[in-house]
Amino acid sequence: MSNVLEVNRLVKRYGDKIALENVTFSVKSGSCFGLLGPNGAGKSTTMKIITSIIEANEGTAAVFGKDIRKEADAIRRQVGYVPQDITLYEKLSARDNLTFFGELYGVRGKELKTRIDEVLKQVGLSERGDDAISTFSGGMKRRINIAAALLHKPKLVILDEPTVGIDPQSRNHIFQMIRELKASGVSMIYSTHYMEEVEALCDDIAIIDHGKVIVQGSLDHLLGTYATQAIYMEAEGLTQAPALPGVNKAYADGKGWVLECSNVLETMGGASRILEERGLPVKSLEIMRPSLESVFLKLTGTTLRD
Ligand SMILES: Nc1ncnc2c1ncn2[C@@H]1O[C@H](COP(=O)(O)OP(=O)(O)OP(=O)(O)O)[C@@H](O)[C@H]1O
Repeated sequence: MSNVLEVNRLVKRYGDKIALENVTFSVKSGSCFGLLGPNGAGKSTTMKIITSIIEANEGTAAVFGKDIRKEADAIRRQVGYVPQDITLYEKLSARDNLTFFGELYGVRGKELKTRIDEVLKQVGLSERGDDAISTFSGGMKRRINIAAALLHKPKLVILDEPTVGIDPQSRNHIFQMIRELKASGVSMIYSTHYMEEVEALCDDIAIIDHGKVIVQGSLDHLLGTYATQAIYMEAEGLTQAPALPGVNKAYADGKGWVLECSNVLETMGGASRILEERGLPVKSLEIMRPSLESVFLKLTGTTLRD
């Protein structure tokens, strides 16, 4: 699979502050790539460099094999960028806003009208096209913001924290739209500080913190390599975590116990035997799903700050 984006050793300084330090990653064609990191990690800065809104001090980036410094205009025609901030005219209708953005992207006339209908449908707002943006909820405005970036049928869509502060219904629409775009072959870069979004949507990810890429790879690979393995057990009268071989750490969680271990099946077996021997009524005995939260914790020593 070829890469739609190659980012190589990007450095960005704001005065004395280093916002990006040798950021390197690549995005495979047709994939949804998650850029995961806490506030201030450098996600927006990276996206703005890729879309030529700001310039890096050092390093290179190529979109569809084109150098961002030399072929910014050609790249812009193939890329849809959804900024974090909503940039719509409140008094104009959704349709008029989309007309404005479509023309900026060089789409005009009948084709633009058709595309506006299509993108309104894509973001689930066909019924609201003629209403003024001022009557929209925050989530709906964000969906129109996304629609604006799709009018010229970009092959790569870059979304900067598209779900921050929005209602669950809009969030579901955005998720659905991302899945549909992916199914149609569009590549995406999706930045967020919500781990569960990356787990739900992305194939590959880069975890970024303090301007550095800490790790990148497929979600499965990262979870398999770095996530903590654990089981959860809960039983009536189980007042202490049982001492079992292979358990690295045990702590109370709700009414039961989490046992972090190196071999979940072995620990499950041990836990099951102990409960049986003691004759304690079991409420729950399960393998915990590996999480990105534990990957982040293991690699940075901190939880994802908000
Ligand atoms: N124009 C600027 N001038 C000075 N510092 C900046 C500027 N833009 C960003 N920074 C700093 O660069 C660092 C990276 O910011 P960036 O916005 O890229 O992070 P982010 O991961 O997108 O976080 P957020 O979710 O808060 O937007 C932060 O410390 C930020 O304060």
